[in-house]
Amino acid sequence: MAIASEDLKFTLQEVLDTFKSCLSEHKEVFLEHYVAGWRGLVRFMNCLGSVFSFISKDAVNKIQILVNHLNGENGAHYVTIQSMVKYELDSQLVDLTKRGSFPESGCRTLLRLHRALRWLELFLERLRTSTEDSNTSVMCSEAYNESLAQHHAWIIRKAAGTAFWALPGRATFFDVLNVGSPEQVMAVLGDTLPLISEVYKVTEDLYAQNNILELP
Ligand SMILES: CCCCCCCC/C=C\CCCCCCCC(=O)N[C@@H](COP(=O)(O)O)[C@H](O)/C=C/CCCCCCCCCCCCC
Repeated sequence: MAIASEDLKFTLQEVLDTFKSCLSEHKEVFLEHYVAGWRGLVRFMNCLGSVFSFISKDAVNKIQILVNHLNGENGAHYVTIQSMVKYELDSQLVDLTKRGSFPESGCRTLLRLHRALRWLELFLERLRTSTEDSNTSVMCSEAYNESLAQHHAWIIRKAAGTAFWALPGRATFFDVLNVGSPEQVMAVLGDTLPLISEVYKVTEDLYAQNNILELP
């Protein structure tokens, strides 16, 4: 599976469907669908202009690392996030305290996207409860400061903060979501958020239980 279709037209509904299929009935998270959800989100970000390309590149890079694991000879261990964590920890394939032999472990790579999922959750919640005169840049910055920013160096925080000011206004933003009227956007956001929150929580609990929430 190669990443080749980032420029297809984005629809929020598609992301909703992907996150819906992420969780098994036993609350396992299917890595293939998790990655597909991120690919959809990156497609959306690519519609927003080149100022976001440094963010997009990092996300694509991390997605590709996970896809490589999925398609690799040990791919059977990467079907769910739970099986990935067990396999990599049991086989000592994760740098636990400082960066070393496994800079591309599935566990550390997914952790970066997992932290970004918290940003997304906070941002979408703000969008869902926003009004016509709400400012997307402010909502995005607030969500970022409450989540991802705590894990980023000063220079990244600065670059991200600058990019956020290039976000389009709420009406254009909603148009790019490609769902329909603002009321329909709100409804789809209302459906999407609990799914994203649940995937986030299941992953957070798994990482906490295995004491791998601070992987270098
Ligand atoms: C439902 C639709 C509405 C919202 C759609 C949002 C679409 C967002 C798509 C992608 C989000 C980007 C995910 C970024 C992952 C960042 C992972 C990360 O933290 N990487 C850093 C650490 O990695 P290592 O060095 O430890 O390997 C890396 O240093 C980061 C580099 C790039 C800057 C990351 C800034 C993140 C800002 C996230 C907000 C994106 C705003 C998009 C605007 C809608």
